[in-house]
Amino acid sequence: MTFASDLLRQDALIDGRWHATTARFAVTDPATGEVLANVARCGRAETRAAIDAAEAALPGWRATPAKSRAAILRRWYELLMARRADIATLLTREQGKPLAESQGEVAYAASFIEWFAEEARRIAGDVLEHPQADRRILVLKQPIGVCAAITPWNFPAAMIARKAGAALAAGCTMVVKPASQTPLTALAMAALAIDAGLPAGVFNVVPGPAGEVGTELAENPTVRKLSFTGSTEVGRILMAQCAPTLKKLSLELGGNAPFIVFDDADLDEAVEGAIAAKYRNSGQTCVCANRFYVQATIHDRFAARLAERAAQLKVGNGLEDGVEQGPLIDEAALAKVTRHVADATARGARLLTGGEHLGGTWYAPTVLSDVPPDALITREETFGPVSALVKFDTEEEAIALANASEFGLAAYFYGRDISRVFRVAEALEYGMVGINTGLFSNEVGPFGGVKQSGFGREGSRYGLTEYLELKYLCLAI
Ligand SMILES: NC(=O)C1=CN([C@@H]2O[C@H](COP(=O)(O)OP(=O)(O)OC[C@H]3O[C@@H](n4cnc5c(N)ncnc54)[C@H](O)[C@@H]3O)[C@@H](O)[C@H]2O)C=CC1
Ligand SMILES: O=C(O)[C@H](O)CS(=O)(=O)O
Repeated sequence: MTFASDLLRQDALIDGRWHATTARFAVTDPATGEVLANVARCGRAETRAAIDAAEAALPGWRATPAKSRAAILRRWYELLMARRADIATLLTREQGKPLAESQGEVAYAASFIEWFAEEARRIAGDVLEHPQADRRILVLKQPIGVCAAITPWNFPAAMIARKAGAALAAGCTMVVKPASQTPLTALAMAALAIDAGLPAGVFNVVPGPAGEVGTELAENPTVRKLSFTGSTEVGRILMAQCAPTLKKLSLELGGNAPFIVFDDADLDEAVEGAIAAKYRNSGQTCVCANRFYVQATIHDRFAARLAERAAQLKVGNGLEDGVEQGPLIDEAALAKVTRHVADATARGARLLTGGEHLGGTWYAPTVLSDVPPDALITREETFGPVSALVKFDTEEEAIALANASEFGLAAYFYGRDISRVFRVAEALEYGMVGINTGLFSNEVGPFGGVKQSGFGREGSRYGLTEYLELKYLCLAI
């Protein structure tokens, strides 16, 4: 593969050293099927070694002044930005998303490292009044300890940065298991972390099968916190595996985002918001709109315009100029999308555009209207480029439909009536709500869900607290 070789790492990073294993696994380009690299296949033993290294590095790292930790994180941020183009190319090759989106993701990932570098210096405890005059209460905020991260393939850079930035800023050390489809971005980021001056053992990356690496991370008693982004199904497994050691958990799981368009919405803006919320990363983001509820009076106009825009999206290899829709990550993803479209059309939905497999794992940007509210696509996360439109008449009906899900990650709505904006925003049972926008992710806002989309918040000042414990000191004076 053509790539800046200093960032093409194929071994695990354990205790500051690149660790080769005899067993390897292939990483392929979803656009071409080309094998890009053969990566170290770590098992439980390597994962234990990484956890031990993180444990050994903990006393030094937590005792490092916040200002010095911040300086190293800042340097990591600068290196990520300096090598943005190289990492983006690697990311597109292993993940498939268009190069412009990969460039955006690397900057997004780096923004978390920058943000938490700044927040590291603002960790502050409290001094409280004791009920007795001769005592004082001090509240310290201390790093939890050794942390683990298990990350998905849809944002191979950002999901690691969002977890590692917060953990390292707090003074924790970390072991990361990247998704097996996309370990190369993780390893490139790790190479830059070493260049930035992170001490050995503070940040470790162990690629390998979930059943071995993931299970060790979840069960090992030295790990005090696990942060996972991925499916709700795996989130449940990890929660059960973490129960015996009572690890602190952050789970950012599946979504099934509703996107409501009220009749006073600016339709052009709503269509552009829908394109952004639905089709970026070919629909493979946890906050992608999945179900569109459109007020009956404007439904047909919105549907026609959305179909027209979706049909214009350029599909192809993400490395090619102007491509807006890359391949889906794998055959399983393609099968899920195909199943959702077949189910909806079998139940009477109308295909306004798309609905075709375009070869490889490409699926045409699709818009379905007249989707019955009980179709699979309205109940399950599709994770693909399909918009499912359902008509509604009243605000109450739209809210009820939107909330009729076990998921509660992201929701969107378009409308201008300010009273309704507040009513609807407050009524939606979701952790994040985009109002008149299809994009809300950044390093400052708290990212996370409710219900079976998980718990815990990432990014933002709240994200740091997930890696800190409170300690109460009672001082008699
Ligand atoms: N919330 C999100 O951003 C994501 C949601 N998903 C959802 O999950 C569906 C299936 O995608 P998958 O890639 O199969 O998701 P997944 O949940 O299986 O994979 C995500 C990560 O979890 C790891 N993992 C899988 N099984 C594990 C286990 N038993 N123990 C520990 N770690 C484990 C994987 O290796 C990967 O690193 C998607 O169609 C989508 O609906 C998938 C990826 C990201
Ligand atoms: O998990 C995230 O940070 C988001 O899915 C990124 S984006 O899709 O909103 O850009």
